[in-house]
Amino acid sequence: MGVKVTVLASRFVQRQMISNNASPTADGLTFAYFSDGYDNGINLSVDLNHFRSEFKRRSTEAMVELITASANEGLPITCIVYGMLLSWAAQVARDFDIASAPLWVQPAAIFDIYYHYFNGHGDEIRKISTDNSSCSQVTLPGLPPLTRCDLPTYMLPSKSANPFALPAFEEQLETLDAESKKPTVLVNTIDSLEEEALRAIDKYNLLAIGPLIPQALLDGKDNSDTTYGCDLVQKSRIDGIVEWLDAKPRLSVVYVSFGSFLGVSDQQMEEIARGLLESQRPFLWVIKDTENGNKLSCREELERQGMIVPWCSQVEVLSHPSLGCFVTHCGWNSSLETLACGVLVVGLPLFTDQPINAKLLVDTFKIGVRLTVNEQGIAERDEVKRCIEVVMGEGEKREEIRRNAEKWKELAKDATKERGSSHVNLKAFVGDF
Ligand SMILES: O=c1ccn([C@@H]2O[C@H](COP(=O)(O)OP(=O)(O)O[C@H]3O[C@H](CO)[C@@H](O)[C@H](O)[C@H]3O)[C@@H](O)[C@H]2O)c(=O)[nH]1
Repeated sequence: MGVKVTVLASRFVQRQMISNNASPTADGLTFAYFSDGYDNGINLSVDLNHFRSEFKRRSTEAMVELITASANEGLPITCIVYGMLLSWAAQVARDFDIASAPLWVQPAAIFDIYYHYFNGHGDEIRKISTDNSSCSQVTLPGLPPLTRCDLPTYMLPSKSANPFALPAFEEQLETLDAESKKPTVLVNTIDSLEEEALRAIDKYNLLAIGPLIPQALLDGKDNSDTTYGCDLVQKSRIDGIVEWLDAKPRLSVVYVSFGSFLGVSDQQMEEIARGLLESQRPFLWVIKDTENGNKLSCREELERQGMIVPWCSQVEVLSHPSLGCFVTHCGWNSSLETLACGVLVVGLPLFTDQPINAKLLVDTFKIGVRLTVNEQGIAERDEVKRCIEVVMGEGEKREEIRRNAEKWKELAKDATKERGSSHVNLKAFVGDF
């Protein structure tokens, strides 16, 4: 499209990129960095209020500097695309009379739920959020009926609720409402996946530009091209994984991973381990260094049947022909990646948007099953084995799920091609300023 893009990120991100030898070099892409005061990253002991206020103050200063420097160089910035809930960036954009749009990296359905929470449906949502009977539902425009278990966990009155999420979303909405013309929200989704949810709010233009996955990977081409992106968590190309997958039969491997920052409890990990052993299928399991993988009582047995790694190049794994299913927490990136690779899912949603993502994957897109948990919130070993069998074993249910997965895979691939829906949407957005 010929646009020039500068990514403004924290020094911590820069450090991660350097330590992972990642230096994206795509044409027109440059990086600028600022210190948010936490150059080594944050952990659970950090005062989050202080972190947020420092991040806001210092990123604002960095944006102002960048905008001023770019204008002085004769390359004025014409639009700011800012991360989800970092709404102060829109204020900076307005001060300089520059267009802006947030990039929403969860499904449009989640944006809608938060929106309705602050626009006429708060009482209904609060009512079901405290209702433990599973049959009470709330019906919101453009969305399927939702029970308590489907709501973003930040709306539940639990101790682990994030105190920043709802206020930050409210601030995001107020920021959009202060725009002089109909605001655009860029969404990492696809028109065909979330048609109704994308149109459910008249006053905003929710524009689907996903899946935000490199086209080369969607096309099943070589993954060695690193010009487009970089590893932020840790180096993802670990020796031996692809070779191990290459040696397995087509559609035979169970892939298990729960995203980049949280993990499952020790008890849940043990149940998954036992379920995998009982399934007797080869598996690749990402157990992060922050998880207690060494506490597993059957680690040796597991390593005879499958492969355990601290991290991997997930899209490369999902697009490998030997992959059969993905036991996932249903983070939205993992959900889109699995859709785009045509892989079947066994969902074990943990928090925030994951419950509704699981609902979309299982009930709407129909590409898998969801693990049922006991009263302590644990999916037991028999249930793990049962669900793996549904998607990996023989049977009509599995065939139907596989047909659906193939359909979404094609639609995801088409969306980002030249003249595909996401490509057209992004072009229209860029053409607007
Ligand atoms: O070994 C691994 C494991 C993961 N990934 C990648 O890490 C990302 C994980 O993203 P996601 O599936 O969205 O999970 P989280 O990292 O847990 O993401 C957080 O942010 C998402 C976007 O807001 C939310 O949808 C999730 O619920 C929230 O947990 C994906 O791109 C994976 O490809 C790897 O590359 N290698």
